[in-house]
Amino acid sequence: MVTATGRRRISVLGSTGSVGRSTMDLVERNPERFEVVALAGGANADLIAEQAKRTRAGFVAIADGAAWPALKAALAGTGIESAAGAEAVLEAARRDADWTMAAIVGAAGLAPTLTAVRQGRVIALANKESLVCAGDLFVAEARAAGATILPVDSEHNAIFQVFESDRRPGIEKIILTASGGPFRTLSREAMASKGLKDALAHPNWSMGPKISIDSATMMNKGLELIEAHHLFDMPEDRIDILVHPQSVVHSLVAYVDGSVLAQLGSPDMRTPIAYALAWPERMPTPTPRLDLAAVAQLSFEAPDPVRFPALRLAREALRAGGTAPVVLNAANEAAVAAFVERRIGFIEIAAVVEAVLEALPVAPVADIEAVLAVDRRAREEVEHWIGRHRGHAARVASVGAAD
Ligand SMILES: NC(=O)C1=CN([C@@H]2O[C@H](COP(=O)(O)OP(=O)(O)OC[C@H]3O[C@@H](n4cnc5c(N)ncnc54)[C@H](OP(=O)(O)O)[C@@H]3O)[C@@H](O)[C@H]2O)C=CC1
Ligand SMILES: CC(=O)[C@@H](O)[C@H](O)COP(=O)(O)O
Ligand SMILES: [Mn+2]
Repeated sequence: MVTATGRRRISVLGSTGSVGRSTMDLVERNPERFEVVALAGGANADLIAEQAKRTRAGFVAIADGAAWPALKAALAGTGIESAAGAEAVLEAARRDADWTMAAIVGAAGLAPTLTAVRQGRVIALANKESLVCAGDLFVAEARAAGATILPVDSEHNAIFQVFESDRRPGIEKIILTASGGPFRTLSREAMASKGLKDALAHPNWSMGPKISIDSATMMNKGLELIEAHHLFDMPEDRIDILVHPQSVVHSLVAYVDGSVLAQLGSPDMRTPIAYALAWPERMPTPTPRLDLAAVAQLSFEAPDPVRFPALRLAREALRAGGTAPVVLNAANEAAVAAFVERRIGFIEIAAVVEAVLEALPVAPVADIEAVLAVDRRAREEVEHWIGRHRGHAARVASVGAAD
């Protein structure tokens, strides 16, 4: 997995995002360890060009064709190859890397991540939505290609670290910790008046907007439940969720003898990313060191599926199987986008997801084309719901629109 110069050949899909920037920070601090084969992003031409120039990347792909002139201009005279559009992002995923970070946000990451999986190398997986909407197909493709999936999501990385130390028979359950988000202690009524700025203000983690809003609804933990089911081949009823407001214990594994093993650390994604980057070794990071005396208290509480209905919806979707998780994920993405555009209010995010899950029948998922078709259908259904509730939705959205 290394070049003649001893460097690991890596690609980063979504290099301009929150996980992507943390990955590039570690890569740029360790030029002797990593050679950058390809970078891919959505629309941020200036940043991806700077990243490419600093790391002498081989190839740069940008999804938004309108951003390509700026990218080409920024790379002029460097000899770095670039291309634009969805096919260019797939090309970045096909380039000859030993290790690929999959950090594109949402279902837009599914095709590029699967393309990387099909190369049969190592995939550091941040893009949880691809496992949520196509988990069984994804795992089967990874197995067929001989790809290794390294979980990057902090909770799943924590469980993976525990399992790498001790995956003996006798696992009783896995326990995903959840911060509870910025509205952990609020009533439904209080949440209803919260706007975008409030929802983006995660108490512990600095992350992109979509996952930050998912944390506020706790849909993030619902998506992570489904992600854990596929990554660790664990049935839904053996995956617990535990609210832990400090985000220091990143997750736990309980064994049949009563032992519980956990991974702890400061809430900084560079630690799980570094674990994946250096795997099967470890590498140093600038993550602030955990000072438990300063943290002073670690607290835990049961989640509340009444105030946070997304938790219940995700469990029901996982139990229903087939297209239900596809619908859950796509409806959630579309509802979060509508909330960002101030077309619906905060508590309507879960309401519209529930309505779309009820409206669309559950069917088996045969292939990726079927996943993409159901994804499109669920997004249309969200628009129909918003259309039917336009007057009410706009009034609710306007309550939180002042921020
Ligand atoms: N942020 C975090 O700490 C964590 C994130 N995750 C997961 O990691 C993934 C990324 O999250 P995060 O980094 O926060 O998200 P961001 O919104 O910060 O970044 C998203 C990235 O995806 C790129 N992108 C968007 N659409 C496309 C597209 N069609 N083709 C190619 N690239 C595209 C963006 O490009 P551009 O900006 O140039 O438009 C950007 O690089 C998500 O699935 C999230 O759930 C998991 C655990 C923690
Ligand atoms: C960093 C990370 O992995 C996020 O998924 C984080 O866990 C979000 O926090 P919540 O626990 O609030 O969803
Ligand atoms: Mn997480």
